[in-house]
Amino acid sequence: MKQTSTPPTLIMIFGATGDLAKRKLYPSLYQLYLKGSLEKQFAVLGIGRREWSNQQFTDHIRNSLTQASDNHDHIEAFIEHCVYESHDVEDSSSYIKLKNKANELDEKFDLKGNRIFYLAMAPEFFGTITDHLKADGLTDNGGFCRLVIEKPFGHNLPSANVLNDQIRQSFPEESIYRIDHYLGKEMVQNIEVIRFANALFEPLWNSRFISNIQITSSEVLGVEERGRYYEKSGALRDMVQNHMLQMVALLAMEPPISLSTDEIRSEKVRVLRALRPVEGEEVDDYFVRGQYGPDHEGEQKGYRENANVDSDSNTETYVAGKVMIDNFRWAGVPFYIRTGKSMAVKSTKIVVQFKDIPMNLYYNKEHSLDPNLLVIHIQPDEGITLHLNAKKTAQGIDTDSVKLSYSASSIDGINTPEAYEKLLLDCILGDATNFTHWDEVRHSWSFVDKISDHWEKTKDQTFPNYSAGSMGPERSDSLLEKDGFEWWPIGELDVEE
Ligand SMILES: NC(=O)C1=CN([C@@H]2O[C@H](COP(=O)(O)OP(=O)(O)OC[C@H]3O[C@@H](n4cnc5c(N)ncnc54)[C@H](OP(=O)(O)O)[C@@H]3O)[C@@H](O)[C@H]2O)C=CC1
Ligand SMILES: O=C1O[C@H](COP(=O)(O)O)[C@@H](O)[C@H](O)[C@H]1O
Repeated sequence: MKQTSTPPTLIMIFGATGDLAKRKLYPSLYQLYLKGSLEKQFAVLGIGRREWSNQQFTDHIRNSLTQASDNHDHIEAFIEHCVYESHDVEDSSSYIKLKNKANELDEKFDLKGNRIFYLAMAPEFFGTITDHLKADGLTDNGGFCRLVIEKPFGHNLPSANVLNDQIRQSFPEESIYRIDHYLGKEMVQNIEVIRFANALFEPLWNSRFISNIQITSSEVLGVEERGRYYEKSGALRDMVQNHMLQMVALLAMEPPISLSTDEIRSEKVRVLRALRPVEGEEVDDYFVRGQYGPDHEGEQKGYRENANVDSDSNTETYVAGKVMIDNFRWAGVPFYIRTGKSMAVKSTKIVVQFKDIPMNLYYNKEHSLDPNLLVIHIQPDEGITLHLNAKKTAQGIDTDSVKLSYSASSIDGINTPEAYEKLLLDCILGDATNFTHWDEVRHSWSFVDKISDHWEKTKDQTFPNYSAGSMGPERSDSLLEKDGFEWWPIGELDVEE
């Protein structure tokens, strides 16, 4: 069944031979093709440095789609729309060849000059590519021109500023689609709907009724082959600057006056502007860093044993933090965030903990009332659970904790699309709502830079301070304990339990 009709589009993927393109981009485009969102008028121009023939490129895509999709029936038809061009992005003389190839495809598939330039490459190339796209006339083709940029967007605020200034010379802000793939996740998109489409929650969504919010994004995988990138990044830049702060912004923003891209973005920006800055020694009161060592059984290796990682590395693979939002709605409510590699479970969950009721009528020595929780299950399970207290089904007035659950992932026939699929479709349709505006990026960097500045100055002598396969360093528990809270055990909060 046709999903959404899209305008004719040429998608030029820079980095077409890379990991991201193979694992995410081709499978997502193929899904859009299977659903009818991409029809006859589209083409993919893959660009890589290696000297591949078209045949090698299409074999590569075939391989990617065969692994990623259960439906192999339309792979050959999809591949007919894919063409490869070997091109070194640093070679200024070869952009003209690229332009000619793009024009050929425009004509062959009747693409009306519409182009998406997807930069699935290391960020140091972004500026060079955008300069050339403009200077050599690839952006001047009579249709729309959109630029999709992968993370990381800079390494800190100054470098992000330089990068932004450079790409803005060639593309206006409204044509720049900065990807944060968490914004394409079904349940991250659902945060807004849960909040703004239910009379139940919004009146309680403030410091009078919420005691704290916990956001966990834990991964089982370690850093593996990505040591070179990760040594420069660490968990703070890799996950907190973007995905974690985006979730904070969606949870904390004011209701926008409409669902337009600009209104939603400006509400998110206001939250990011209200983040309480923490710097210098103060960072240690608000943030905890960790690095995984080998597990006790010696089955999982420690971070420092990965290729391209310094044997004395000070890079954090885990971050927990208390984020305060200094505005009227959230005064005094901690947003605790934690994320890490090589942890016990792969899970992203948000736990909204409501304040205790003013007086407990049901209290007895054996049983105190549990707080109400709203749990938003982002992944791997998708859904929401509301934890309430109800009467025990027996005599007396004892209470029991019960859960009302909605599991989006267990509804027959619903297979929520991969985040990249949704984001690619949004970009083709020209909807930038789920992409990050420069103002969001810059405020996030400004918050994160103060923390990384402190960490870079002070080597953590306790590293490695958590075992692979655990839930992170003990110090992250103290972060909550000193406020009278504890991390909810996310492994025990599954939606279908
Ligand atoms: N992989 C992932 O899961 C994720 C990746 N990202 C981001 O996406 C981007 C790409 O990542 P990934 O695919 O993993 O990287 P890879 O290292 O797998 O791929 C890099 C790509 O860049 C191409 N390339 C490098 N130098 C040149 C050059 N001078 N001219 C033309 N092409 C060149 C390579 O071509 P060739 O091999 O032919 O030289 C290859 O296609 C990065 O910014 C990364 O941070 C973001 C989120 C997740
Ligand atoms: O952006 C990134 O995200 C992944 C985690 O994504 P998820 O969708 O699996 O939660 C992380 O592994 C990677 O280091 C980071 O660059």
